[in-house]
Amino acid sequence: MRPGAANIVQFENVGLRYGSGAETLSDLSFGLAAGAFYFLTGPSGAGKSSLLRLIYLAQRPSRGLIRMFGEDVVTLPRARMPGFRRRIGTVFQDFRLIPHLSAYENIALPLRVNGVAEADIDTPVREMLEWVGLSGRAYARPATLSGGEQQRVAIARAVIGRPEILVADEPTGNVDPDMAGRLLYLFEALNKLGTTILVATHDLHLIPRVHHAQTIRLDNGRLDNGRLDNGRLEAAPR
Ligand SMILES: Nc1ncnc2c1ncn2[C@@H]1O[C@H](COP(=O)(O)OP(=O)(O)OP(=O)(O)O)[C@@H](O)[C@H]1O
Repeated sequence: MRPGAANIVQFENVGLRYGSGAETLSDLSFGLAAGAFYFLTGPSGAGKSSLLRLIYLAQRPSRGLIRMFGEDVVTLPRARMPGFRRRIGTVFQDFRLIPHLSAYENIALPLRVNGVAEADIDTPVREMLEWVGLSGRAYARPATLSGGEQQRVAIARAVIGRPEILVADEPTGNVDPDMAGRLLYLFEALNKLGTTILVATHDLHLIPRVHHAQTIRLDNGRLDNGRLDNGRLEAAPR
């Protein structure tokens, strides 16, 4: 098998420059194995959010090669982007829920956008509400929910379309430590079902809580732990 072929994400010599300044990300070569759980850490400004944006296809790199699901996404035609994005779930620190929609309608949104028939929406939305422990809050608007409740709605919305990879940018940044543990538990449960998970976090206490997680550390836009962390993060082929 070609090296890296089983990886869901593969970076080869990727660099990202905003405008005409210095590179924000440099020489990134690594692969994320399908079904694995990764934490992305590093100091403020190291480039974590930028790296995630490349993976959820909100940004194209300035140089290098990125393959997702076995295909080159740097040269992907725009028309194919929505199909790829559906395979990638995203969760953010600030939840990004639609304020005038209920929890139920926020979770249903990806299905509606993807043209799922109305008759096929209620059951999966109720299953997701139950999974995140919010069946009793289905019709609450985001402003009336706590931070932890809002983040659980956001996670349900991110995964209702069964993405192959879930990318979360500081998902526990606005919740208390107990809730952070509960959110992590949801990520672990998803990971057990086969979803690849990538969580960027400042919260180093979270990392040992997922025993099988691997850590990717960025510093100043480069992989700080070389190309490999504890021998398992697969290096890109040279
Ligand atoms: N859209 C942008 N335009 C210009 N510069 C940007 C843009 N987004 C990020 N940067 C710069 O890129 C660098 C890395 O930012 P990024 O947000 O990726 O880091 P981070 O590790 O996620 O930081 P934090 O932990 O503080 O969120 C910073 O110097 C930031 O100012």
